Amino acid sequence: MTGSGGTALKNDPAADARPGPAPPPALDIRDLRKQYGELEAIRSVSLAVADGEFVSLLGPSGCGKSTLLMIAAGLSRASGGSVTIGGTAVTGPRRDTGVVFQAPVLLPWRSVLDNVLLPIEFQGLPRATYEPRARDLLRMARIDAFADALPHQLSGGMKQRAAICRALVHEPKLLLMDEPFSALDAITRDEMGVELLRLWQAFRKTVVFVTHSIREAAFLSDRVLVMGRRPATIVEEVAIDLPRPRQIAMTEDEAFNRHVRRLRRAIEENHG
Ligand SMILES: Nc1ncnc2c1ncn2[C@@H]1O[C@H](COP(=O)(O)OP(=O)(O)OP(=O)(O)O)[C@@H](O)[C@H]1O
Repeated sequence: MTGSGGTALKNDPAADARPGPAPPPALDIRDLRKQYGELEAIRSVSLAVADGEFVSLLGPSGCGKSTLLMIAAGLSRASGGSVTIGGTAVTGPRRDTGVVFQAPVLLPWRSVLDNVLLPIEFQGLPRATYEPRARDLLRMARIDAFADALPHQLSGGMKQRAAICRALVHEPKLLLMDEPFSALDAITRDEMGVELLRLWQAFRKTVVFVTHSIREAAFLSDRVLVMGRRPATIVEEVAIDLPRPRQIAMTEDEAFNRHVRRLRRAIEENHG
């Protein structure tokens, strides 16, 4: 907790109540703009994600969600505005960020464990320090039995779990996920959502999750930001106050479906 007054003098009763400086948001995007030549992909998007929060960006195909995420990941340059992570400007890929893409992109000739350890190699970190963590992550993702297997021996869902482990191995504070489950069948997709929440609750990372699935956004998130048609803007913000931990059975509940209806309305009103 910030501002708890750990160094306060005993005879200053007001000190404990005084708020300390607020910590910078995990991700802070201000007036972000992106042009691809003549095409205006993003027009003035601003958003802030708090430490430990799970936020989804929801919008139909082509509205600019991936563009926004890739700029936050330092993999694409903005045309204007600012992006900061934990208070420092994003100027390129960063150690404190992990990215999961739509396709798991595992190197086919490397074992699952060696794929998970790729960021450690790229960043010149000591393998011996991180290998136990990689194995822990594989265990948590329930694919530890496949540590020495090659990617082609894994199902689609297992490959995506390995990609999530890889994005977490170097202990990033912020996890950026670009439609990570969209290539999976509906049943596996639901299971992966539950798995992701389990990992998230264990590590309490900040997650920004891009999706075009209304149900997925409602199930996973603390907050959903609905994006309008291109050029991207945020047209609505919906807090999802459903209890955690969340289970698939909750998607039958009226409270869940109320959120789904509200998000669907926001999409329909802004995309016609
Ligand atoms: N490298 C690029 N060069 C030119 N135009 C691009 C480029 N990348 C994306 N675009 C355009 O920018 C717009 C937004 O694309 P983006 O991929 O961000 O949307 P999206 O909402 O993530 O879509 P999807 O859900 O289909 O991935 C689209 O019109 C797309 O054609």
